Amino acid sequence: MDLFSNSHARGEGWYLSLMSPNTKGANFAWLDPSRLYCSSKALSDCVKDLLKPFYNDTVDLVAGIDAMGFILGTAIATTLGKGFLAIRKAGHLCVSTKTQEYSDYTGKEKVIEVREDVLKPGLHVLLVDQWIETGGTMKAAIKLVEEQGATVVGIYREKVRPGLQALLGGCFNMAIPTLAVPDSGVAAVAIENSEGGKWIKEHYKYSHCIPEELQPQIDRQYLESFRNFSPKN
Ligand SMILES: O=P(O)(O)OC[C@H]1O[C@H](OP(=O)(O)OP(=O)(O)O)[C@H](O)[C@@H]1O
Ligand SMILES: Nc1ncnc2[nH]cnc12
Repeated sequence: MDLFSNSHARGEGWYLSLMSPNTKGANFAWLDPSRLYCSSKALSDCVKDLLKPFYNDTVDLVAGIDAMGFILGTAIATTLGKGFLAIRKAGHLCVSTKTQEYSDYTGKEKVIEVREDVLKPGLHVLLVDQWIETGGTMKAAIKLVEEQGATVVGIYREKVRPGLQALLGGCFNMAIPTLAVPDSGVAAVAIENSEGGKWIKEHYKYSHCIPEELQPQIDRQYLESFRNFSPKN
């Protein structure tokens, strides 16, 4: 028996209506996406949707962000046949780490960390989290990955190309053509159109599960499906 799935029409993003609204108030995120992972069909459709833009890309390693990013991250890694790297909230890893400070939707100052013996120049990393609200967490994870020389999509446009342009343009008056094919990127169930969310979409290849017509509800932080939400559906 698959939980929840029988009564749901299977259009684009059908499984999003399985997500639960916050019933506990302002100290918590405005919804809990994790209920959709309880249905095998919802989980596998969600993973397929997140992988769609990346099937033809080189992904060497999937990195998931503590805690809920571990779930989708490992599901994506095993689907791709790749390894999984855990980006942890600071204070748990008993090995040498690189750390990054950030603040997220709670407004609190936080730190994430990653073991320092895995990320290397040339490694193409797909970064996965459950949700991007202010983008603070994902931007911190991108920084951790890039500071160790590994690649998240967009680095060519942002960093390498302007350098090359300055060098070759300065010496030979040459224009460098746009490097079109990115290496890997960022995936989350939703990317809110906050300042940080938009920055991520502009600078990195990304995937999410939100159909275009639903994005305004995500940005208003209220889903119409909450009206009919019942823990039994
Ligand atoms: O875009 P931001 O504002 O930075 O917020 C996004 C982060 O917040 C949530 O994690 P949270 O720390 O709430 O909980 P978790 O440990 O359950 O993943 C979410 O899964 C992201 O990691
Ligand atoms: N997991 C999450 N679900 C909903 N909103 C969020 N904002 C930050 N994290 C979130």
